[in-house]
Amino acid sequence: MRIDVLTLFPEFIHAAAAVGVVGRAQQRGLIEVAAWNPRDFTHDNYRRVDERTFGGGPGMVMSTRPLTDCLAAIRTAVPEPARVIYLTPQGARLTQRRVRELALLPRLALVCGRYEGIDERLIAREIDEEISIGDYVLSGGELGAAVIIDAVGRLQPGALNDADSAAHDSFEDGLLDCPHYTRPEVDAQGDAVPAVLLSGDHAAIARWRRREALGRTWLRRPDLLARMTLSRADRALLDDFRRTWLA
Ligand SMILES: Nc1nonc1C(=O)N[C@H]1C[C@@H]1c1ccc(S(N)(=O)=O)cc1
Repeated sequence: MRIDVLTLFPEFIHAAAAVGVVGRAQQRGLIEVAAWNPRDFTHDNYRRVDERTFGGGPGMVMSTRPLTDCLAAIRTAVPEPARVIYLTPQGARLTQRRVRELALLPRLALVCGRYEGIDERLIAREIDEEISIGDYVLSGGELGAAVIIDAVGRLQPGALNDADSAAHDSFEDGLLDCPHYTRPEVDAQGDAVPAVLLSGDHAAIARWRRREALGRTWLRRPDLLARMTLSRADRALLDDFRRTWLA
């Protein structure tokens, strides 16, 4: 997969994509991340990339000409057509379901807004999809781009050493993940790891993990649970969790 990012801060994108799982995925050739600065597509002496917004009032908008020229260069950089995504608070909230869909595409182009964003006509003409990473306003879309690069990059085949760990991430099956534990078995405060995890009984461990994932989702994100149709076995596990929790 190739991801091109239009940003006034390429160094941020390169740094975010150079570490961890995504950095390793780049080294393995599983993903290629390229950053493009619209400032390199300006023609005035001041290399202006922002303009006043029509109608007066505070706030600037990113200059359209450098964005248009930068996007044209991105599109023609490689033959593969790209899905062009604009990071904005006005976009659809990013979900793991959408991340899984995006991870299957051959190429993405992420447009990072700054200031108050970009001209609406540019959105209509050039943007395929608007995505928000949350209901808050950032100083730039670069953090959103980094989120998409990481979430999509880690799902590339071969990116995770233990592919299974992606399969049981939170949201992968609509649920939050179960709790995780590591050494020591009993910590300095005397708190012990749940005995079932030390039992070697893989069926019991799987049941415990599913029960905890269902219960944790019920407690923390009932909205996710409301969207699900639970199997008879899941309903029994959740009822058991609820009985214990409410006892
Ligand atoms: N949340 C977010 N998820 O992704 N990007 C997010 C974000 O805050 N980007 C902001 C810098 C840019 C921006 C873009 C558009 C608008 S506007 N006027 O359209 O509301 C306001 C601010």
